Amino acid sequence: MADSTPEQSSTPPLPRAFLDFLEENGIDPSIYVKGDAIPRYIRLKPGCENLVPEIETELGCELERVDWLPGFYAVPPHIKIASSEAYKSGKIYGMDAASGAAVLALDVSEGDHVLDLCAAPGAKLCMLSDLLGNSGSLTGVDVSRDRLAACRTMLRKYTLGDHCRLFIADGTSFSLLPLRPSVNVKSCVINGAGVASIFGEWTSKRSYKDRKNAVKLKNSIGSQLALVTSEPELFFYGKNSGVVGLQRSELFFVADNAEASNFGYDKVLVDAECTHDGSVKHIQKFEYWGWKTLDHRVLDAKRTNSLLHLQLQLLTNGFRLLKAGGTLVYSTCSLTFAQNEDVVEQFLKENHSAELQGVDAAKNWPCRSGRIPHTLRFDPNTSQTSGLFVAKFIKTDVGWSLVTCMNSFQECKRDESARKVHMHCLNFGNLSVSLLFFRISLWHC
Ligand SMILES: C[S@@+](CC[C@H](N)C(=O)[O-])C[C@H]1O[C@@H](n2cnc3c(N)ncnc32)[C@H](O)[C@@H]1O
Repeated sequence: MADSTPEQSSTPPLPRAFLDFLEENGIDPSIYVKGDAIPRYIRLKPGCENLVPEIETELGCELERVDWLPGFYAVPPHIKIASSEAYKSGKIYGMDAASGAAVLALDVSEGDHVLDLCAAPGAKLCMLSDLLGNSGSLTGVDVSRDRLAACRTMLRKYTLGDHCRLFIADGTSFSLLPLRPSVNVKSCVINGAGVASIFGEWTSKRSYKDRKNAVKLKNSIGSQLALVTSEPELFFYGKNSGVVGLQRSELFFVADNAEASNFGYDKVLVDAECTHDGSVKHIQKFEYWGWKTLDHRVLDAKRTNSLLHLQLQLLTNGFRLLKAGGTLVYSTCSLTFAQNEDVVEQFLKENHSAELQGVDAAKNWPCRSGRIPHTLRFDPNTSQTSGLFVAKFIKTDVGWSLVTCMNSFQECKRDESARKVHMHCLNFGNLSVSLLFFRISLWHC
């Protein structure tokens, strides 16, 4: 998480309603008491390792290396980093170690095309970008314009945006694939955007027409989180993001499931919106906001129900955009079963090509298993970090081919086109499955 919490800390006396909520969800209330004792974490910008003594002098404390997480250091909780020169000049990030672990669980490799579906304010996106270095591509999506603006500022501050694109969009329906140089995207006309306008280098100055449209959109949606229009808005792109030189119709090409499975992202992070109850610092903020606001922000059952629905939809769409063989990490900073294991179970029930995977590196991490084997839970007592749930999935090749074939087979029964099934199967280069379904479909149609 970005370093945006108040610098003061306290041990809040927790209200009865919140204690009941914790009990219902099997969460140990003592984590909120431990909150003041857990360290603050910083991540060093790669290449700044030799500046540790200098940063120690400036912050007035020792930077204690986190031996289970490369690039991370612990400092005492009272240390203020936001006003330091090291922070302002982009040499260090404020980021909890558990958040770093969620990013590492993705196993990003050089050249990967990565999607961060709930990207703002951007702590994980910056780490993903640092891991990719000068390779691959990074697509960040968030529904909130203001938060994504903070994300863009982060990318600029840390000079990371070169291979990155940011979209204001609803992650539950976002459908744009990475711009792989080897793939010839089909041109299509979207909302009259097919006119051959070519993207030049990014400029923060927008045309009069773009600004007018943005104002119209902002007025029509009323609130930031109410943005559910299907067309994404390109909010930023780097020189090497693949956008420069494209036509709008190529950039906004909307992928279907088969295309996503063939040419989708290698890695997808779904760091979903949640009640934030695992973040001790977030809960401590209610001391300032007033505990009354906790009722509708965390405890309100109606809001939680719609969050559960949102989390499942984000996970499902993130998985849809994943290439067969790719990896997805789902994380939340809630510790409730409902927002974590229950969402995972429902998702696995509905997605037969999804397989939960263990995180190899976690053998050395100070976390515990979730209720489902292979899932991970960080909390202040176990990990000396903020609370975080992490689940890692892969999209199995055959499973996905079969599901797509089955879907096509259903369609085939409707429109009596056996050839369609055959073509879908061939798309996957899965000849044996193709032949099998081709025979069945001929027999049925
Ligand atoms: C837990 S925060 C993400 C934190 C971020 N990954 C980071 O490391 O800084 C969840 C984000 O999800 C965004 N969000 C909520 N609903 C969304 C939706 N339907 N589509 C995309 N993003 C959404 C929120 O605006 C918020 O920025």
